[in-house]
Amino acid sequence: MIYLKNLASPADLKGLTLSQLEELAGEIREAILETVAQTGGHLASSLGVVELTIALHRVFDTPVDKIVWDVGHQAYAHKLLTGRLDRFATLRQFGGLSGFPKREESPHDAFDVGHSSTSISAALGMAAARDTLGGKEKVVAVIGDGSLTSGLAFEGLNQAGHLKKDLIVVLNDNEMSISPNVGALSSFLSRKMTSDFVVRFKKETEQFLVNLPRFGKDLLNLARRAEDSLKSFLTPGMLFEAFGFNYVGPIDGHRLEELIETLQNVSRLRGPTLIHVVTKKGKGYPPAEENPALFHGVGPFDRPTGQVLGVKGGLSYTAVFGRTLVELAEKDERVVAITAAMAEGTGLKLFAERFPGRFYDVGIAEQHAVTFAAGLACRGMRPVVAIYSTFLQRAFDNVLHDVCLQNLPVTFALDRGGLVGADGPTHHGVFDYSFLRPIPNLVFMAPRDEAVLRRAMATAVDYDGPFAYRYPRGDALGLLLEGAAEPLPVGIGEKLRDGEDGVIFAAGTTVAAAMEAARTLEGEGLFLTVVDPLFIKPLDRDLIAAEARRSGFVVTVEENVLQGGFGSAVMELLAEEGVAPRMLMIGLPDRFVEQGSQSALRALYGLDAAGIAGRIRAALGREAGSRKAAAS
Ligand SMILES: Cc1ncc(C[n+]2csc(CCOP(=O)(O)OP(=O)(O)O)c2C)c(N)n1
Ligand SMILES: CC(=O)[C@@H](O)[C@H](O)COP(=O)(O)O
Ligand SMILES: [Mg+2]
Repeated sequence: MIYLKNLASPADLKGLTLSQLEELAGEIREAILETVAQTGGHLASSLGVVELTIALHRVFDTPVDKIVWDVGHQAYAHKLLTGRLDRFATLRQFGGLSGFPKREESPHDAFDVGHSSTSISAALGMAAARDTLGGKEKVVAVIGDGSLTSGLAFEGLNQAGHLKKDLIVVLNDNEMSISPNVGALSSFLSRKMTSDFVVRFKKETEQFLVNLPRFGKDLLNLARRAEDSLKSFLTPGMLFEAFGFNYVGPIDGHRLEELIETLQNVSRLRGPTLIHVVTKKGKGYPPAEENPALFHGVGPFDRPTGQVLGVKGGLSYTAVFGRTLVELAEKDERVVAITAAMAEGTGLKLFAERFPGRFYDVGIAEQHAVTFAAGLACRGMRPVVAIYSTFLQRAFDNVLHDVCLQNLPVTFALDRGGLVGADGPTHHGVFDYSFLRPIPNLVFMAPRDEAVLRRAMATAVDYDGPFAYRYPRGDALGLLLEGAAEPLPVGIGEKLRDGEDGVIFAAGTTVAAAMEAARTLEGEGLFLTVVDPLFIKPLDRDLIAAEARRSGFVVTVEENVLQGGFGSAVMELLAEEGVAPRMLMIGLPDRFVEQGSQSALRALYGLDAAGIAGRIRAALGREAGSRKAAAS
């Protein structure tokens, strides 16, 4: 490594020749591969933008100029060029570099990201502030073709065209979201082939016209005037020009010379400009080029073979969901499945193969996914929207206004509920109990294991109203799953063990840790009842009130923020019932949880068995101590 380790700041790129920059691109790919093979991460997207990132940093001067990366999963080269080489091996680890741009990590990171399609809006805001404050900096948004499918991106384009601010949008088009990109927009962008054709056609026609006797020159002039409109009619430029943007491209995103020259030219243009750059996802690492979906977000892997390491034989909750949905859809033809560009991640690939006509990938468009489902439900279908908990945050109003207000039978399969691990605060699904619980009509289940997940799914299909269930990232418990999944009675919980010193109400997959904690405490002479309420909403009022009244000491456990979550729901219920037990609420605090492995974070926040036992021990010990003090 010659160039990368000697770069003190991106400004040093200006002193390198083209061939040195090309060597630097190789070094960056090497550094990314070396680290991501060990840490896992968003490999394919980052490899695809190495030349683009070098060109951006060669032409623009961050941190004064602002580069706003969309999603930010492609920003590893940006991190390496902006002084983070020495910490790069800590990528996505607890206490290490974030997998996404983060303002507190570097002044070169202009905006915090993780969720998609925010770049144009944020960059436009920065451009507007610059003009108000009399600044001179350039503002550049870099957005992928997948992220451009979101309505939010178009809201940004719409206002940008109206405000006419100096703003550069780089469209990184690799024809891929996580899976191949879908939708009319994607087909439109791939008209770049047509544009190549236009260039060839133009050259041949000009040759022909210029050689025509007498009228040749006049015809050539006429054709040149017509050409502009023909070209814009046939190319993706037409769309962006309609939004009030100058359109430049498509250009080859792996040719540094062309990229640098184009960016330099564009940086002198006034008004909003979109540069359409064509790249290959996974560029430079054959396994990722061949299978960009697998290497989109990959775990540790063996570099020479591309074999993903540490894959265990067990089923994940996602896989159980995917298989069970196929079973349910076989029995009920009203069942249709919807994903917002996450067919792999949500386990819906199987469904898509088995029922292609009943599967919808709507692109990165969570709000649309929910309202589209509402429409399907209005006409008698049973849509299942499989969505990561964190991404449903975007569609809150659609859930409330379009589904629940009309009491429509839409099911929300909330994957990645709870702590997700290395993606960190942008992706932990730790708010859904709090934001879904207040919505009238919604039934919300939190299965404790894969067997209950299957029963939750069967219950949802039968239920005539909105229904949500949430399950975590990672392996299920490995239970034997036999026979058809049977529906459960709505709002009825289950007592799993009995004891007189207190009761633990544990939500979802925290039940396993609560049971283990109860077993540990039993060995110490403390006997706890454990109740799985099964439903976050409606809660099993009779069971919860009776157990709380009986024991006088209530513990709630949840992998959700405490604010407005499951523990709060239990507390509200007990207040309504006039029961006032001593309460210990275990959950996540009122701050964003950092990145780290799920097990490390659970231990840190006291959500594993040892943590739960420790908190109960301390609470009961203190109580025993204070009772003694009162008695003496
Ligand atoms: C709101 C939201 N929905 C879904 C995702 C998950 N996601 C992350 S990257 C990605 C694909 C992005 O495609 P594109 O913008 O074309 O970038 P590429 O990966 O091709 O570089 C998706 C669906 C997300 N981060 N945010
Ligand atoms: C960047 C992004 O939003 C996705 O790629 C996400 O990181 C996927 O998470 P999983 O690995 O849990 O599917
Ligand atoms: Mg893409």
